[in-house]
Amino acid sequence: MTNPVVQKVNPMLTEERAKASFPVEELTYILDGGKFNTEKRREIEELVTKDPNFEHPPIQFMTREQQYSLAVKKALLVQQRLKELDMLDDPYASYFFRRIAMPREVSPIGLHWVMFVPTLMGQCSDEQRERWLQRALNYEIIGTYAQTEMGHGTFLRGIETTATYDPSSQQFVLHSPTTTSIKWWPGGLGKTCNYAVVVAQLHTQGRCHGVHMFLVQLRDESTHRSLPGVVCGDIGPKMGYHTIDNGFLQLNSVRIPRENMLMRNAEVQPDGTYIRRVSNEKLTYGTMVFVRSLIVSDAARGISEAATIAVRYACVRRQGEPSSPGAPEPRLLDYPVHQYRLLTCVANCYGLWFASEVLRDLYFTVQPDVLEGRTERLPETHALSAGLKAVGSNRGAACVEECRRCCGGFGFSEASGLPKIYNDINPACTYEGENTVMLLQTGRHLLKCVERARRGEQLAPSDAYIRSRPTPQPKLAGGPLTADLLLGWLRWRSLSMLLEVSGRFNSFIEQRQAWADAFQAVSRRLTRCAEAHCILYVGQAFLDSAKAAENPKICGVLTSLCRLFLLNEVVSGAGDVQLSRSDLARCQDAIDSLLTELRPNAVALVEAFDLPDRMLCSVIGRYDGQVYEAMLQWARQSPLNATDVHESYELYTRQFLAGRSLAKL
Ligand SMILES: CCCCCCCC/C=C\CCCCCCCC(=O)SCCNC(=O)CCNC(=O)[C@H](O)C(C)(C)COP(=O)(O)OP(=O)(O)OC[C@H]1O[C@@H](n2cnc3c(N)ncnc32)[C@H](O)[C@@H]1OP(=O)(O)O
Ligand SMILES: Cc1cc2nc3c(=O)[nH]c(=O)nc-3n(C[C@H](O)[C@H](O)[C@H](O)COP(=O)(O)OP(=O)(O)OC[C@H]3O[C@@H](n4cnc5c(N)ncnc54)[C@H](O)[C@@H]3O)c2cc1C
Repeated sequence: MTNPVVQKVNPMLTEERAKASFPVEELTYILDGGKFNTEKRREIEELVTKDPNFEHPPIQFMTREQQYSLAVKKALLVQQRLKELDMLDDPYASYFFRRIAMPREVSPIGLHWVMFVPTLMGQCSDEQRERWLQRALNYEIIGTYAQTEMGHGTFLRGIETTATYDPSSQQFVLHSPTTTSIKWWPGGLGKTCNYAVVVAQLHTQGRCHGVHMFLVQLRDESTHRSLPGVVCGDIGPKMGYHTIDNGFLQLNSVRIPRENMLMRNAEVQPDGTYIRRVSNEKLTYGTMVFVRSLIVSDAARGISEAATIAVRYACVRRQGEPSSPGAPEPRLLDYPVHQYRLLTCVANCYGLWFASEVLRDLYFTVQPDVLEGRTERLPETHALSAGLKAVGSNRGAACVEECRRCCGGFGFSEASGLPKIYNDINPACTYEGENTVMLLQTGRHLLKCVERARRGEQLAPSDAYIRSRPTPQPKLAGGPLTADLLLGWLRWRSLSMLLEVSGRFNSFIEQRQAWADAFQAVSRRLTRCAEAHCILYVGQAFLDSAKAAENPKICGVLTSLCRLFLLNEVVSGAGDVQLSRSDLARCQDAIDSLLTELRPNAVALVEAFDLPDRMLCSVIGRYDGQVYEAMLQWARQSPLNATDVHESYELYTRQFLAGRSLAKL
């Protein structure tokens, strides 16, 4: 544990910690990807915790401007520290440094490393990489990814910004022709960045060649003033994300050199001739595939934080009728329904955690081929990253919200740290492709898989279970409800749903409906198929990771947690397909016994994530479990308490009480 040994730990938490049936530390190593990583992470956490430069009062008491300013300072300070420590080239170390220094405070330069740098890596020619990448990696320039416009987010091909090539000056003219074409949302665009990758429609020799990317300088490198023709600013306060300046950008015939078009996949020659180097034009969307895979792991991390807070709180919070006269009131964790709410969140968290690792490995296996133009596995990677991004962020937001409600009134207070986590996870349902739209992308891919299976073609590994004929429903009654059996049922469910929808789709096609119309007609059902497919992937990743654990105790507890995940999916998916009443009843009973079995490990399962207090920023989720004193201390910091009598009393209340009109004040 990186938490300092606290003098007085709440005995109720100590008692719960002692119940663990497995070595928590070893599970931490598994989650971190090895003991080496755990040690490195802890070293970094200690460095940041000891550094007074990162100390400040809770940001929740600050204005948005103060939050933004502090976030800029901390984000840049992190970069300086990483450089001093020679850790800039270590993605694991820099990730953890940022996370602990800015817990759930989205970084104003986040887009630089999440999207700007990866886009330069994936979309630049080798020559362009040399010119810009090093400057970007050294933070000599700070960039963002400006794609979405006021009028178009989802429908990327509808983007209106134009990049028109002028052969006489060998320049592109970047222009926002309408109000709806103004870039809207890009992170850090408002005030922080001086460069952007701008997505625009490429026009040359009188023809439009669709969306391409351009490197555009927005601000002067020394004065930071916006350049002529560039109008940009902050889009104003949002539901969350207060620390980042999501921005707008209007380009008024801004000229950039020809060489600033990102030319890995296509090129405009000096005379204006357009040449496409690769056949798959979707390679321009490569950065989004990458970021979608990151979002899955970020969602899992969000649940791990919320669940740590809510489970600890459930151990120390007493509420309700004592079981016998004179006995203490029950702890929240003693209620089976509370165990169910929390443990299913924990199970989702582990499932998504392991699935995000498998997805990341898939991305890094496929990416070198894609960069060389070999795109055979791109459709599978796109379908999985899109679908899992949607399922991950949907579940992430839902589980964090459930954990928040599990904390009662305190969950509504910023003191719990839970609103901050929720507001950080929630926008992931929208950005990087709105979730329903992403599920439809996965659904489209699945429909095509059925078609290919019918033609006898081979499918990618994660699609290989898809056939063109139904298979018999696995029997849940009779033998034990093993994880393998449940996973088999979920595989069957996914296939049955898909075949039904594909049958409908085909009947529309046979009635001579256009492909797009038939697709719309089944779209509602198809999103559910996409979810079922992704859940199967999560379940498989979960079970594989549980089985891979060498320590039999860890293997045991992870398998039980995985069974809880799978059973919960079977029960909630019972309406998608026909599940008999007796099968359903067996599953419900199995869930009840799993809750009893897992309860003693509830604290251990969340503490395996090894989240220090500094990361959680939660009065009610503290390691020492001393909730109430800390809550009072927190409230004392409210600026409203700076004086005994607030100025509004003199201004308004006193007048009101004296019967004077407030209208003219
Ligand atoms: C702040 C930092 C904090 C850091 C925190 C740390 C970690 C946290 C992690 C992360 C935080 C990051 C914070 C990011 C902030 C947000 C950034 C943004 O939001 S940037 C904008 C994103 N915008 C979208 O995503 C648009 C969504 N729209 C689209 O992607 C497309 O328009 C789409 C897919 C909906 C439709 O595209 P069509 O109209 O061109 O394509 P169709 O006709 O449907 O399909 C054509 C073919 O293309 C394939 N396709 C589509 N997309 C593909 C892709 N990406 N790759 C490969 N193939 C693709 C399809 O499968 C289809 O294939 P077939 O024809 O069936 O074979
Ligand atoms: C916090 C935040 C940060 C962001 N950062 C960036 C950034 O850095 N860079 C950037 O370029 N963009 C960024 N975005 C923009 C983001 O990518 C878009 O908001 C997102 O792609 C959705 O587009 P939209 O807002 O235009 O919604 P719309 O596309 O208008 O969608 C509205 C609703 O309609 C539904 N819908 C749309 N099309 C279809 C369809 N074909 N079928 C069925 N339903 C449909 C959607 O599901 C959605 O519910 C950010 C957004 C947020 C909230």
